[in-house]
Amino acid sequence: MIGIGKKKSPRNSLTPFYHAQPEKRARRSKTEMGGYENGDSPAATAGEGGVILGVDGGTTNTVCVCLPAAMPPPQSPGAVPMLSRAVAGCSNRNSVGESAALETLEQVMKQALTLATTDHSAVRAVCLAVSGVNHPSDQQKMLDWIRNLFPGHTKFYVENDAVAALASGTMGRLHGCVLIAGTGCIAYGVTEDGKEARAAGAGPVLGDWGSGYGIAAQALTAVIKAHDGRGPQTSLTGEILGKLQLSSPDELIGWTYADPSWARIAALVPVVVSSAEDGDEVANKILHDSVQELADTVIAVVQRLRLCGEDGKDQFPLVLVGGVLEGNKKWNISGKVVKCISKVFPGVHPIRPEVSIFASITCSDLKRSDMAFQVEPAIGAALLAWSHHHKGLKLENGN
Ligand SMILES: Nc1ncnc2c1ncn2[C@@H]1O[C@H](COP(=O)(O)OP(=O)(O)OP(=O)(O)O)[C@@H](O)[C@H]1O
Repeated sequence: MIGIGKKKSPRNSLTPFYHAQPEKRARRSKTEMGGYENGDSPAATAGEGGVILGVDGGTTNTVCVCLPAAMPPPQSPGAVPMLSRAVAGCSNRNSVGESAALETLEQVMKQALTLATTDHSAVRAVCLAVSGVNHPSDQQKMLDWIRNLFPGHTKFYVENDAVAALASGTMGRLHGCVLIAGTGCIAYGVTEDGKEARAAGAGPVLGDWGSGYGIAAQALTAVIKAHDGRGPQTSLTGEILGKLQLSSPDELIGWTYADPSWARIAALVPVVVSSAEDGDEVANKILHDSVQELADTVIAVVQRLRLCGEDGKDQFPLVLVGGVLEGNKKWNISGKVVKCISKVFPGVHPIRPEVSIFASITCSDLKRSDMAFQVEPAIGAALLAWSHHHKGLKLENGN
């Protein structure tokens, strides 16, 4: 049997991160783990080629990349070959519901396989890294679902999207901290010896104020307060009403509750950024507060894991992912977050996974060339699936 559930180093075991405090990853039974092997025979793996799928499921969109299972260990981001990349909509079950989320995941994987001119039977391993997967029961539901989609001996890993985002910045090595600030936000960290911790990521109702949703909700609140006379006047009023083609703040109430999708609200962040860049004080305050929230989220994880060493000065990687951390003309949110963190931990080493990927590969009957993409969390997910797939082969070969 291919032993993904056996001799794993604690650092590389894929477990959900639901611990309130850092805790060494315990060895678990197969069904308790993130990994799941569909079938017990070794026959389908060693040396047979095939493909690996990595899926990054977000609240705005979902990306699936397909890599050759037989590729050599990638030494740099530029050396990761990619067979195909597909994009679909939201797969956060907490935002759109479970059946819509699963449908999106199925669709995006199918599309990636079609683009790679292959099918389900070639898939050796899949890593689903999906936002909203927080608890082992979420993970188990997804594992139960996906193993019915793939025949044969495919291996499956289900993670929160933060794990793949970290791997995307560290070439598949799970060490350091990642901050995701997209529609939602979360910080997740893991130490060399496998302790892990997270902060935030509990959703907009539970205090993720540095998230895209959090920023946009504060901006909408500021518009309503200014309209009522409960808060200062702000150019956000004109900018947001203009963007939404509404004529009065009163209409914002109907607009806000017409559709519960978080991503629709969060999409207003660029309006907040441009108002701040144009000098609006209310918008500036919202962004400054959000920067502090995001920095505090990372600081909490780094402190709990002692990623910065006993004296607080050791270097550690901080991978920064998500639309809110995109660079802007003047208001650079990620730069300000890193500056805040570096006041507490001078050893922070920020990484934006943005290096070009090319693909020019031959793998069994699969060929693609001259594709250029950025390193992204979906590739991190694929690298995790790849390394577990190959570890399984090594164990099987007795190495
Ligand atoms: N240039 C920009 N500056 C700041 N924020 C931006 C910019 N462009 C997009 N955003 C914001 O980024 C957020 C979406 O980011 P992203 O697509 O990474 O999130 P997601 O995948 O939907 O979310 P999650 O990771 O929480 O599931 C939205 O809030 C959007 O308004």
